[in-house]
Amino acid sequence: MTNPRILAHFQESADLKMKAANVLAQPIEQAIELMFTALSNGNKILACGNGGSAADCQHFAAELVGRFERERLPLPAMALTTDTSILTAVGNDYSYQEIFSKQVQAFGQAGDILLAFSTSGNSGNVLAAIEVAHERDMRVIALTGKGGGTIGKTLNDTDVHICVPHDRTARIQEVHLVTLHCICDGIDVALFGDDANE
Ligand SMILES: O=C(CO)[C@@H](O)[C@H](O)[C@H](O)[C@H](O)COP(=O)(O)O
Ligand SMILES: [Zn+2]
Repeated sequence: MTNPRILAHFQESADLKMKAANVLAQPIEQAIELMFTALSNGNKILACGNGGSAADCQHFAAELVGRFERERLPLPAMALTTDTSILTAVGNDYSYQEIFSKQVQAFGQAGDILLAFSTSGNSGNVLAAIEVAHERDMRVIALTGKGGGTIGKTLNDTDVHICVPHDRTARIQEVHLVTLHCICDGIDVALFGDDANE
């Protein structure tokens, strides 16, 4: 007899993914187009988020700088969640709220993209990073959930909002992850065409 709690996790995750596939296909396509255009113009992608989303930032950056499923040249993506000296110095000397926005200020250029993760849509340090990204004429792709929170009210009409239709952080993160792989695949299809991995 399968453990009912384990079964329930898998069932809820599977059901949400199929619902999200229909609801989010369009903003995911927009995100692919936005990223491919930015990368084609010589711009880069900066990623920020907390906890499990910080791991997603690093996962995504690794698949762009390294590879997803096809051999290609490295693509410029950086996770703003990895440099412990920057994170601890800014958190200690200024505030935890500024650990990402200071880095966006330092590294972000016009035309770059900020990939902003927040399952609640309310993490202050991600909101602060979005504010600086807008000041620096960057585009924002936000991955949220729970209705989008404050982030959903902060984005402008040139940004992309991928808001998972669920209120449970773990389930939202699981859809964020498959979304990242859709984006990686979409970028490779834009580079090589649809039959490259046949
Ligand atoms: O991964 C998990 C829960 O599954 C946690 O580590 C989660 O990422 C943390 O609680 C974050 O601080 C949540 O922040 P956010 O997604 O609401 O912006
Ligand atoms: Zn998690």
